[in-house]
Amino acid sequence: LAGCSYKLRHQLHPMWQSPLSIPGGRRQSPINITLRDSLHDPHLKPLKIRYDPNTCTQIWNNGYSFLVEFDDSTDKSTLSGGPLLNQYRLCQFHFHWGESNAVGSEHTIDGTLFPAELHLVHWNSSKYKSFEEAVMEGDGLAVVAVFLKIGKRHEGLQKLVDALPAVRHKDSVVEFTSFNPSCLLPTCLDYWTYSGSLTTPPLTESVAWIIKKRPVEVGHDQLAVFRSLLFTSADEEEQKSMVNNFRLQQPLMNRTVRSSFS
Ligand SMILES: COc1ccc(C[C@H]2SC(=O)NC2=O)c(OC)c1
Ligand SMILES: [Zn+2]
Repeated sequence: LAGCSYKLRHQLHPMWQSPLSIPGGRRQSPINITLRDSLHDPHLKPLKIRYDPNTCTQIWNNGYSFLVEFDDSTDKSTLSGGPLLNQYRLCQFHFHWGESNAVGSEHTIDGTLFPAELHLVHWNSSKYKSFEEAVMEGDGLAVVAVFLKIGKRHEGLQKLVDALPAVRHKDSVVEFTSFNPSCLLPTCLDYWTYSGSLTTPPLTESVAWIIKKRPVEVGHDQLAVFRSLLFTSADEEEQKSMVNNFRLQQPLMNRTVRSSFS
């Protein structure tokens, strides 16, 4: 009996979800950001985000989320400034969301959950030659996180929403071009930043997290299309709806969350 309950427990709560899954993991993500514990750092620079829509190439379902990928062979779509010492190249963005609007985000603000969270993933092209090399380094990655909330329809997001039925199953890929992810950023420049990790295996502690303070609004029906995706591939008999693809919050341990605003 113990065996099957272990299996069930593992499926419902995969081991890597728990904080102690990384031996000695001292900078794991996501975290809960508490306003009272974050420290305004006046030396933080404004973020410099330059995305070229022509670097957008494809969208695919990797069995955990859907990724929009970019040609990162040149410095055409980049992130710099903010807390960063180097220039980082955009390689992909993806989302995390819930089975309902009550859950979905990975980070929380004073315990507030959002229905979804966008991650724009960049790697340090000043110091490293590829994403694969950078993901192993403490200063290798920079992820800009944007919270999504339910409100008015997001016109820029609709092109993405319309492409999702084509990547319903795990491992499906379709061409996706001429999309500028800047349209998914809030107009407010304020952000928090802290040192953390990937939020899925290998959970590598290589991420400078930049969390935008303000959410962007998306339509209820737009987010519902995210939930029509499947974790499973076309040849699997059991089709499992892709929802709740978020990791639980991890201990802050010996870290300070800095804010770009007072
Ligand atoms: C082996 O390299 C990887 C593995 C997984 C992810 C995805 C994780 S990391 C994040 O911010 N959200 C996620 O779901 C990744 O993304 C940079 C890079
Ligand atoms: Zn993510």
